[in-house]
Amino acid sequence: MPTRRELVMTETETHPRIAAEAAAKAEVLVEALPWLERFHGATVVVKYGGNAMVDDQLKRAFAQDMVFLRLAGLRPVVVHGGGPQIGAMLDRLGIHSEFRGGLRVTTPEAMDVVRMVLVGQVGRELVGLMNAHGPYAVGMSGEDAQLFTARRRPAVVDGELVDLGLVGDVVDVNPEAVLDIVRAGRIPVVSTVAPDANGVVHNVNADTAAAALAVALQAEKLVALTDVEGLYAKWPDRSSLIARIDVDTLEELLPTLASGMVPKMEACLRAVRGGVPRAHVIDGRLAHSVLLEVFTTSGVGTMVVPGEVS
Ligand SMILES: Nc1ncnc2c1ncn2[C@@H]1O[C@H](COP(=O)(O)OP(=O)(O)O)[C@@H](O)[C@H]1O
Ligand SMILES: CC(=O)N[C@@H](CCC(=O)OP(=O)(O)O)C(=O)O
Repeated sequence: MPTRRELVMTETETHPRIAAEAAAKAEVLVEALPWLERFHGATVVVKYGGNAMVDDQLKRAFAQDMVFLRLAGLRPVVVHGGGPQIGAMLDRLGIHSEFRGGLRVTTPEAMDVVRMVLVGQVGRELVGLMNAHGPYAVGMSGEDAQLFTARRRPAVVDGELVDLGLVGDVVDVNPEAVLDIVRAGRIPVVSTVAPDANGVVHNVNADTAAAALAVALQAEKLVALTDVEGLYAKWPDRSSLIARIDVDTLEELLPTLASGMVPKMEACLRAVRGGVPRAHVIDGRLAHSVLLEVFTTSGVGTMVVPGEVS
């Protein structure tokens, strides 16, 4: 810690190390200025998932980031995942589940568990972490105020259609309830279970739901957290990380992707094709990666853009 005397020193007297540290801190703050200006009032949909959802320190850092965005004048909207937590509860209950094409095959019995875990456990915990900072977060699910309407969807695996049971895609979004919460200065936290047109509740992949919501809200950005640095052109070759990619190139790459990256990159494609100017996949293992993405010039992870990348 600098002493009081050091703090009141004139520039010529200041110890070079202290001056350099102060300059570096000031640089970080000043680097954020154009982004604060650009994103003032902008809606940013953040898909919370991966490691950031299972490590206590990273969970708290994520909650801080959302409150930071809100206090910096942005409008964060959180859509959360919960694959690992659903898997753990299904195991505890002895209910078998498997993934096809990155999506969980969901029986009616598994659907009860998905709903219980996402709405009653993961969503509640995240709301609590944010509200440790003040009365910001309000939880809701796709069932509330007709937020999402789902339609059962199969997966395409090796060119074949596979029935996934009660798995849905979002075919309609009524964002009014989310907008009410945002206009009240609060942060919506959305769990992705959604009824179909007959009221039958479906399991919706959280990346998919986040993209649909980002389009409906005409968000400035979709930011999806995951467990890797971003999208790799030749997974698992770590030297092939993609910093920027346009939607046409991404579409060509999609068939080569595996596991959870499939719905995630499909979601980025859907968001940008739907008018969201930027979609990002960032490393949720890195504390405060959302702040680094939004408020630094270089950003982090992979950015999906509409046009060709020069
Ligand atoms: N091309 C790729 N680039 C990056 N990760 C990939 C790629 N192909 C497959 N993956 C895998 O996808 C995983 C991310 O999906 P997943 O873990 O399901 O996402 P979530 O963050 O939603 O839990 C990565 O951890 C990695 O193992
Ligand atoms: C259909 C489908 O796969 N639904 C997901 C919903 C949760 C989710 O998307 O969680 P992550 O973002 O943590 O993967 C599931 O059951 O795991």
